[in-house]
Amino acid sequence: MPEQSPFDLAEGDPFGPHTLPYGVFSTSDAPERRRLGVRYGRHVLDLSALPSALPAVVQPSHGALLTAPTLNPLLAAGRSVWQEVRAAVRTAVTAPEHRATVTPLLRPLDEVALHLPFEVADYVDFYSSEHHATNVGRIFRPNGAALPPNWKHLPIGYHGRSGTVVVTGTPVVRPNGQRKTPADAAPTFGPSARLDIEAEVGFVVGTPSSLHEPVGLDAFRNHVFGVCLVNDWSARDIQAWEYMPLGPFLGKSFATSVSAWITPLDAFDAARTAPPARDFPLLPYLDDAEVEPGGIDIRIEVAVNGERLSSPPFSAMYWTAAQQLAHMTVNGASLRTGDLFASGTVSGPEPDQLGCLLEITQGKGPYLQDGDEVTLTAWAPGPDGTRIGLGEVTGHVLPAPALTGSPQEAP
Ligand SMILES: O=C(O)/C=C/C(=O)CC(=O)CC(=O)O
Ligand SMILES: [Ca+2]
Ligand SMILES: [Mg+2]
Repeated sequence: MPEQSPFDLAEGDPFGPHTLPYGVFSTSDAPERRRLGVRYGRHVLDLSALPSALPAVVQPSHGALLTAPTLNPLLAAGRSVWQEVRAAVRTAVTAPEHRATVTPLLRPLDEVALHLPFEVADYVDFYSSEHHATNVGRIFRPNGAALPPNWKHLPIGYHGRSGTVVVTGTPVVRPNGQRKTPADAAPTFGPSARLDIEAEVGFVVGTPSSLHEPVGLDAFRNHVFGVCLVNDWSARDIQAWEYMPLGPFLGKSFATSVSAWITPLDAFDAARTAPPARDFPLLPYLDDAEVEPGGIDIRIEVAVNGERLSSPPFSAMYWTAAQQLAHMTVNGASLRTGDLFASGTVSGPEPDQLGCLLEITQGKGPYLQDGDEVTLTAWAPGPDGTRIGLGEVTGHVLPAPALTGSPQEAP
């Protein structure tokens, strides 16, 4: 059988010319040399080689952005550059006259190592699925209202730990910590017995903003470069004991996994959809009735050890990413290149649309076992019946570090 050309994509391949997500890769002959790449089908286009290979297609001023070892310089370059580079990449992979030149720049995906594609600046996690928030409220606070009184007036969030954001494939070590159930007389210290996942969609900030200058809903596209998949690993026993009154802390900060591919926001134009009807009038800075539809029809699939567990629909999110960004900056807080903000757990109304084990098992478990492997995948509808793939985010669970030394001996 003749070897298949990297340009001949399988029917329905979600990594066609409408997707073109960015990542960072290295090869075994030069493992230290990190390079930018764009996924095309089952191959990675070596972007670092593109400026010299196709000088007529790549603008000279973009050379330094494409030969950097992370996406950050490209992220910082701003929307018009993002559009120019994307157009150049699309020409490189689709124009027949460039095939001979581009072929040696395409590496089979299974021959490269993928790395965290950008330096994560600040990390924020929201709580924007009404279905998730209602379900979790009932489990964590059975005697109170499921949704707090502020929930439909602002997108609730918290600032997380950017230094522990890891790329897909990185093992996740079960955290040790302090926990106490209502039945316990005193807290104990040890490995989390309720390790969970949270299926989320992440947004990567490119263009920074100035201190004291809120980013309005209509400026969303000028600041957000692209979209990734996120698994916000959560230790429910540690979380449930520690979180009142300041919110998630050590129950979440040990690891957050992201996909290796950042898909440009423009790839989701055909998947834009109106968010659910609002139950209360919103303050002007959050009122999105007159702006472009802020929802995105991304369909996530959660699998544990290769078995499909659920299919959370991102289109059901109450708060949109544009509203989250507007809220995050309305107090004058500035954005930095590489900021990551995640949607919050994505859950839909149906039993097979829940984004975490806490909800799926109604708080009873079982949770993750050592050795379990969790994989999130997702796609969105693209133009003309095509699919936009988001890559995957995978991680397997390693046992907690042995308890030695003093913490567990605390009074
Ligand atoms: O309702 C709570 O007390 C906590 C909920 C969470 O787990 C916080 C979180 O990470 C938000 C989310 O992913 O939706
Ligand atoms: Ca979360
Ligand atoms: Mg986390």
